[in-house]
Amino acid sequence: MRVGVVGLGAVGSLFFNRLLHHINPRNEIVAASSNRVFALVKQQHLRNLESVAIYERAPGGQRTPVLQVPVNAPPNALSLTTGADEHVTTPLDVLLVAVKSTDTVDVAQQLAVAATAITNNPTISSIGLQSRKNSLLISLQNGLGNVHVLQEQLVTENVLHGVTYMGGQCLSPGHVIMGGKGATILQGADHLGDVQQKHLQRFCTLLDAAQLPTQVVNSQDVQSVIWTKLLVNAGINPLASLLDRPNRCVTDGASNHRVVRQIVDEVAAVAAAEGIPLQLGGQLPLEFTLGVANATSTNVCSMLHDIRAGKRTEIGAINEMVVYYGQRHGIPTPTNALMVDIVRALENRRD
Ligand SMILES: CC(C)(CO)C(=O)C(=O)O
Repeated sequence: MRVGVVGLGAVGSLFFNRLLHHINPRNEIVAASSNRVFALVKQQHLRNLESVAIYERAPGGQRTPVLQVPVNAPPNALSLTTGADEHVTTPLDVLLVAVKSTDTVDVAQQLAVAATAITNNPTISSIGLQSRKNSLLISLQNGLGNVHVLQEQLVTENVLHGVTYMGGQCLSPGHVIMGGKGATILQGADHLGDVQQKHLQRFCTLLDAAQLPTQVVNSQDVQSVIWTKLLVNAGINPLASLLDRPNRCVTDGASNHRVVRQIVDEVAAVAAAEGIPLQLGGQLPLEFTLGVANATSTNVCSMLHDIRAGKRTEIGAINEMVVYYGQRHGIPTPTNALMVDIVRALENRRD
């Protein structure tokens, strides 16, 4: 099967690297494999990529590669593409969207333009050509609203929600420090056609083989999965960003617990008003969130990573969405609103 990954940040790199490692770990010239994986990379990054790697952080702070795949020559070099390369000639079966939610509109527009160019001029080959008919797009992004944007911009129903609790810290595209192993959950394709259902089945088998265990949930249960992850992100990301520390910091001390509890209790109240049951495994929202913070304790969360890099964060797709849905139901969400303002202040901070 042919898989594309757009967005080589932490999550995109973890998935791309493991898939490439499964398909061709030593960059050998192999007889045509039935599986290929492509990553969409900007031209300026393409030049510098000799290998892709996943690292583990050792107790002393050093990092050691736990998986490294050469991409310095074909065939693996052909897996990295700007999206307009001649060799990317056949449509993709699955495109994993792993860009930050702040970039979803931009990326969706680029994919839509590429798809239109191909329809008008079939001699152009581009990774964008995947998105028209039978290909499946899977959004593995934080926050709310991404799937809707992809569906609207690409005029397709073939977009599925995905959620991952795999954490990581991206050093540069294709280079990522592992930040905790967690589940990956994908929406089923039960509401789509046979072809898309088959693509999803094969994709999950491929992910399993690449040591990326994945669960599939029915479409009607997917909102529970998304809102549970929203709760976790809303509880961990702003406070860890404010404290400028890895995730474990939110578990330190009663006052941190109080902040997290107020945030996640508001999320739970809004989810209940939306009629969405959360999947907390019998725990309270606070306990569940602290459990994830412990499981990803050394990870620098994505929001803090953005703040440190001077980029816009995903606060608009996370805590601000809680405020928005809260207003629709008349549910007060003052702590989430405060987090939005604090994170915006961090984004706008000048030296
Ligand atoms: C689960 C968590 C909090 C891991 O860091 C994450 O999703 C993120 O960093 O955005």
